[in-house]
Order: sequence, then structure tokens, then C-alpha cells
Amino acid sequence: MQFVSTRGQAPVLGFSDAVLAGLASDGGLYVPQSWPQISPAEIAAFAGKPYADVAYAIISRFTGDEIAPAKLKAIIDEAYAGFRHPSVTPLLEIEPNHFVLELFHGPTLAFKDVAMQFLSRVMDHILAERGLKATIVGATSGDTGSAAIEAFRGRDTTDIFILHPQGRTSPVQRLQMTTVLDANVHNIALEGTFDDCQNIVKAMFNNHKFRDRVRLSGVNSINWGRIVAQIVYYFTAAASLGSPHRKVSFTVPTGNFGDIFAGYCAKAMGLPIDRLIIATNANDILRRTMDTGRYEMDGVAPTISPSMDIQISSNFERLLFESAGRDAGAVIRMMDGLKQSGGFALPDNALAAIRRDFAAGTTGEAETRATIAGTLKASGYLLDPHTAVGVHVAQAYLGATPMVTLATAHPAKFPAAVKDAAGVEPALPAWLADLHSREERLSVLANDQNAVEDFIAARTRAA
Ligand SMILES: Cc1ncc(COP(=O)(O)O)c(C=O)c1O
Ligand SMILES: N[C@@H](CCOP(=O)(O)O)C(=O)O
Repeated sequence: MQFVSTRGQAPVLGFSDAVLAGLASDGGLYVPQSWPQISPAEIAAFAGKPYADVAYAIISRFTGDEIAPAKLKAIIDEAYAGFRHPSVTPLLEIEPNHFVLELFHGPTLAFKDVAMQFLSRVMDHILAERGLKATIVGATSGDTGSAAIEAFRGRDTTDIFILHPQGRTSPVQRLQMTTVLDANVHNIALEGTFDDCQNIVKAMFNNHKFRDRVRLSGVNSINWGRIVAQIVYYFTAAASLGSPHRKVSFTVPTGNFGDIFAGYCAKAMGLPIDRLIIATNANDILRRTMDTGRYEMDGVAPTISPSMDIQISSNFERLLFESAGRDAGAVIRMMDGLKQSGGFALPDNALAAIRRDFAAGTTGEAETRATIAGTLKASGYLLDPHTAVGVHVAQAYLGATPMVTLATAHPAKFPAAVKDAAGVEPALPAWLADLHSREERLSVLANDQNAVEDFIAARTRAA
């Protein structure tokens, strides 16, 4: 299996090189050259299978012969052995024909663990085989950072540098990152927004001299190694609800578009998904794009679902590439428009294709609170604010087709917002119970690429 860049000017790479590259050298994102197909019989057989077995069936389609089957199997088994639910990502009905897919049973209580537990092990394997060390960078609005730090802590092959927007994560999210004191972990609190963090990460990738000097690699969903692991739970959920004989729809609380793009990949691989519904919070650039056909930045406001406070939605570029008929030139023009004037118009063919597969809705702050309170009252189920954004949007689309809303975080990551909404303060699990009394370590840096590069260059072991 080979991977091509959405901007068409970077080398075509195999799985291992695409994973180590993170972002393509032309600034684009890697996607598979073609979509492997999973047959209806195979999808039907996924029902009731252990999660790790389904993960192997999906992920091995992308690794080809680059990772020996027994090694890949061992990596996947180990990645999911630590999840605290036997199904790894259980499905629960919260109202007739509306299910939540709980993706938060990993070590840091968010869906990012599902991919990060795999990615850290696969990267470690590739680097160790090549006798290399790498510098991992990531931008986080809270959850990617904690999941990545947990997954990469203590590894000899990597140093990890995570940029979070100072003061814009929940306290639990921050502490999950800053109280990890392993020597290879470095937390940077950036004086800026998540988009500023992500811009600096991408700019460092585009500074080829720096990129090569520190052997830069990424853990955001710009890295194909993240997306591939997120495709799996669409298959397990749909199979357990009767796919391929029954279509299923998914609603996904969306920010950087990685999670919902994984659903698009599952559909491209043969999973009969009816609709993919983009759920946004008040930072609703994606919903507006679906309505108007123009992607137009207009600032980010802090919300009670902070992990989705994003306006430059990285993986939307992958969808633009697919929906514009894999026209890399069209993607370059759109991305230039975004850089130069903060917006761009989607070509008609791309917009029509996107509207065929996707719908979108927005949940405002008051509606998010009301959904947390209302769901608790009606079904006894406590939602986190991000999942609540999804549940509220999904409710407008309920019908005969089963609807699955992705539950992307545990409510205990956002105790203040949940208590304010529903009067209940969710407790952290035992292994995080003393989180608030642990020692913190972080460095505050200006929103300045040079300052971040100097910080990294002085600390990485990969240079
Ligand atoms: C809890 C939570 N929900 C939803 C999202 C949005 O996911 P994505 O960025 O893949 O669209 C994020 C982070 O991105 C998150 O941390
Ligand atoms: N919400 C995310 C933002 C980064 O998303 P990613 O999926 O591209 O890593 C976070 O929690 O940091």
C-alpha cells in the first residue's frame, strides 16, 4: 500500500515512512493511493469478534508487508489490552435507535487513546528497527496531548513536545499532561489558541532544515497512523448493529475532522454508512461551510467543549482532496486562499460530493448544558460536553436507521461544566484520583515559531 499527498508534490511513501513523516513534505496530508475493500461477508463476521481482531483485519490492509503479521498482531493486542472495558469501545442505547459509542475507556479517558496506544507502539517498532530516534511534536486543545504523552512517556526512541493553548484546556486535561514527569516529555503552554499551536506545528514541518535536523514526526491526526486506527470502531459498531445488512448513521463531535474522516474512510472501504453527521459547537465553521459552500474563518470563542474550539480543521483537506476527484491542484488553490485571505470557496463538484455523504448541525452552549441535564434525567446517562454536542445534533436526524453518536470523552475530564449543567460532579477513576495533588512541569512560550524551535532543539535527543 502506497500513500500520496493531498498536494501532489511530495514523494509517494509506504506505510512506515508515511507514519514517520506525519505531514507530507509539500505541506499536504497523506492518504492511501486507493481504498482497500472489506467484503460484506467479512463485515458480518466482525460482529462479536474481539476488538483487537477487527483492528488487525482493518489496519493490516494498510501496512501491507511492511510489518510482519505476528509483530503487527502483538502491537495491536498490547495497545488494547490496557483498555478498561472488555469490548474496548462499547455501544450503549440511550434512547430508541440512538446509541453512544463509548471511546473513552483508555488510560486518559478520551477517544484519542484508541489511536495513540497503537501509534506509539508502531512508531517505536519502526524507529527501533531502523536504529533511529525521533522528535515528536503535537498541538492539543487538551485530549490529543494527554493521550500522546501517556502513550509515548518513557520511550527511548522518542522525545515528545506537546503545545497546548495556555489557560484554554480544562484543569484535568492540563494536569493529565503536565504531571507526567518522564525525561522524554515536554509540555509547552503557548500564549495563543489551539489554531496557533497547530500553525506552529505545521510551520515546523514546513521548515525542512529544522524538520530534518531533529527528525520531526507528528501525532496529530495529520498523521495517517492516527486515522487508520480510528477507522476500526466504525466497523465494530456498525457490525454489532447488523451491518452490512443494515445501514447505520454516525454523528461525530468534530473539531480537527480526523474522527469523522475515519468514518468517511470506513465508508470508502465498503461499510454501508447512511449519513455522517458533523456536530460542531459554537465554533461552527464546518457547519457554515456545508450551508454556504465557503470555508470562512471568523475567530474562535472559548466554549464548555474546549477540545473542539478549532477553526483550521486539518483533516478537512483530506476530504477536499477526495471530493474534488483527487485534484491536488484544486487543494493547493484552496489552501492558498485560506492562508492568504482566511477563506476559500469549494468547487461545485466537491461541495455536491460532500453534501451526498455528510450533514451538519451546531449545538450552542445553552443547548449543550440542556442536553447533558436532559439526557441524565431521561436515561440516567451522564454525557461529557463534547458528546452532548453530538447527541443534540443527532437528535434532529433520528429515524428508522440506527444512529450512533461517538462519545469522545469521559465526563470526569470536564467536571465543572458537567456539574454546572446537571448538578452532578463526575469523579475521576481511581488511577487519576490524586491528579490534583501531583507535581506539574511545563514551560510557557510566546506564540513564536523560533522560540518553539529553539526550545525543542535544545532538548531533543534526536538531533
Ligand atoms: C473530546 C473530543 N471530542 C471531539 C473532538 C474532535 O475530534 P476531531 O478533531 O477528530 O474532529 C476532540 C478533539 O479533537 C476531542 O478531544
Ligand atoms: N481536539 C484535539 C485537537 C487536535 O486534534 P487531532 O485529532 O488532530 O490530534 C485535542 O484534543 O487536542
